[in-house]
Amino acid sequence: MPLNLLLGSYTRHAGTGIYQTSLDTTNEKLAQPQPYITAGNPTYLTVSKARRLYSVLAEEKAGGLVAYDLTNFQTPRLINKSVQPGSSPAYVTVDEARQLVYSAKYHMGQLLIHRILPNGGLKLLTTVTDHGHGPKPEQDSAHIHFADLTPDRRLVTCDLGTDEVHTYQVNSAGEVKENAIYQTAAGFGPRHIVFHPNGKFAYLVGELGSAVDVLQYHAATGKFTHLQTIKTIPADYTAHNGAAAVRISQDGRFLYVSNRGHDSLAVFVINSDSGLLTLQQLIATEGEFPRDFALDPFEKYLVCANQNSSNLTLFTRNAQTGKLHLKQKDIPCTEPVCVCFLPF
Ligand SMILES: O=C1O[C@H](COP(=O)(O)O)[C@@H](O)[C@H](O)[C@H]1O
Repeated sequence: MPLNLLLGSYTRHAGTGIYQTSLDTTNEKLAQPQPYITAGNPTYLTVSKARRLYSVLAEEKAGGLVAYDLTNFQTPRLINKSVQPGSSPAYVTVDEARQLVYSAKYHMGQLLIHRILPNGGLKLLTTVTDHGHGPKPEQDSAHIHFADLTPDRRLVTCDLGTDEVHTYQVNSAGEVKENAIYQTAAGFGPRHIVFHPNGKFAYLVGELGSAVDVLQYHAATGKFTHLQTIKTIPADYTAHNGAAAVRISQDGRFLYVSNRGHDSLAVFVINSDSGLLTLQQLIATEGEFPRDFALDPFEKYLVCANQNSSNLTLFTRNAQTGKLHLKQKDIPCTEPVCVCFLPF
């Protein structure tokens, strides 16, 4: 059965916007991506249960989100846009229970909360602006890179600029109340976080530290405590690297991180009792600057987006060992940034 995917991308050079492709699981082959929606720098995107696509959008001196109806998948229909002066977000996700959309404006250090209207369109409710900076050049100001839900439905943000992870209570009106701030080591550059299915452990990727912080998550308070820091690249690798995307397998046994620079995927085994990580595989992404990757819904495959070499790579995954195996490479796609498997 083919699995459908959407790909977000930069349109700074030859790109046209959002691409569509499919993974043929019988022949284990990813089709050549085709232009799907023309849009400016739709770098990150997500699809809701109601088949609405919410994508980052950049316009002339403005940026925000755009909503499309995918009920008829072949003919996506624009619903509305929510665009503000300044830059566009780097992350977007849907809170299905509260019918809210969270996005993170990296360059402006802002968290934005939108209401999903009955027709699937977006209405801006709340803007939270972080303040501060860190010791590295990339940390000149607050840079919120991620905003998503904790397992107990708090909101969590990662601020790469201030080395902070914030947790909030959020209500269905999109109002937030800050619960806690976790401070990483200086210069860690927290980018994205995922939670173990047991709800007790969290894995925080530090872009600037090329490392993962293993954290204990305290659901009663929204606080994190530190358990382990482990590098995502070999100790003797001294060239530039920025850790990027992080995914955890549904069984909670394996963690995957992309390395932009070392151009690899790091595969970690998770200790089921302690939550601690052991590196067990570093595999080349067969392309430059692997910005994002995703596991298919059955977790038999992994598709990786190599932004700077404009190509995708397909891996198969061994569910027992977690290890990846190269299946297909050099699949052309212009400046891909986001990989999203569709549930339909
Ligand atoms: O991961 C990264 O994301 C930021 C934000 O993306 P942008 O498209 O909003 O610029 C990017 O600036 C940074 O270079 C990159 O490492």
